Amino acid sequence: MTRGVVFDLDGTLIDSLPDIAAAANALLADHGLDPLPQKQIGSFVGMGERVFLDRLIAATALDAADYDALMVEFITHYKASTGLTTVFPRVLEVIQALKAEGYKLGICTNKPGGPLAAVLEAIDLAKWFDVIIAGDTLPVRKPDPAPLRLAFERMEATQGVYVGDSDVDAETAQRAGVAFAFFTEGIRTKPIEEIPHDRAFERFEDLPSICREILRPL
Ligand SMILES: O=C(O)COP(=O)(O)O
Ligand SMILES: [Mg+2]
Repeated sequence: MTRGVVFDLDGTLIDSLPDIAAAANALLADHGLDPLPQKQIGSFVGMGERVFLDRLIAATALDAADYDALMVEFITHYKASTGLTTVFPRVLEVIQALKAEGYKLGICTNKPGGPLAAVLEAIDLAKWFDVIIAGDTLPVRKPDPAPLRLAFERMEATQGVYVGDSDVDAETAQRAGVAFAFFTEGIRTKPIEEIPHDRAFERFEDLPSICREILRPL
C-alpha cells in the first residue's frame, strides 16, 4: 500500500501572490498603465496563465489584440519574479514529517512550467517531491482531474489526499475521486463554506493527522 499526498503550489505551499502581482504590475507598467492592488490580482489566479491574462486584460486597458505578445511579456516577468515568494510557516517541517511517515509527495499546480521551475529553484523546494505536474504538463489542466490523476499514478499511490487552497482544487479532487484537505489561508476568493472539502486547516502542523484520517483509496 503506497500513500500519496499531492499539493497545489500557489497559495498552498508557497505565498507567491506578491510575486505574481509584481509580474502583472510590471507588464502593466511596460504599457504605461497603473498597477492593480494585490488582492484584485489574487482573484485572477487559479486556472493558469491564459485565464489569468484574460482577466488582467478585462480589468485594464491592455489590448486583447496583442494577446500573444502580452503572454510572452507576462511569462518573462513571471519567470523573473521569485524574490518575494516564501514558503508558508511549518511547510518544510510537515513535508519532512510526511516523508518520514512513508508518504510519497507530489505537486500538481496550474502554474506553467517556466515560472514553476524558476520559483522552485529560488526556494529550493523541488528536492522534497517525487513528482511535479505543471499547468502545461498535459494539454488539460485543473479542474480537469487528469493532471492530479497523473501525479498519483506516477507515485504508484494506492491511497491519496490532495491539499489545495481554492475552489478549483476542490473541484479537481472531487472529479479525481481523491480526498481534499483545504488550506484556508491561501489565495481564496470564496467563503470557506462554499468550497467543498473533507477537512479544512489553517496551520500546516495540523496536516499530518488530517492526512491519516481522510486518506481515500484511489
Ligand atoms: O497558476 C495558477 O493559476 C494557480 O497556480 P496553483 O494551481 O499552484 O494555485
Ligand atoms: Mg493555489
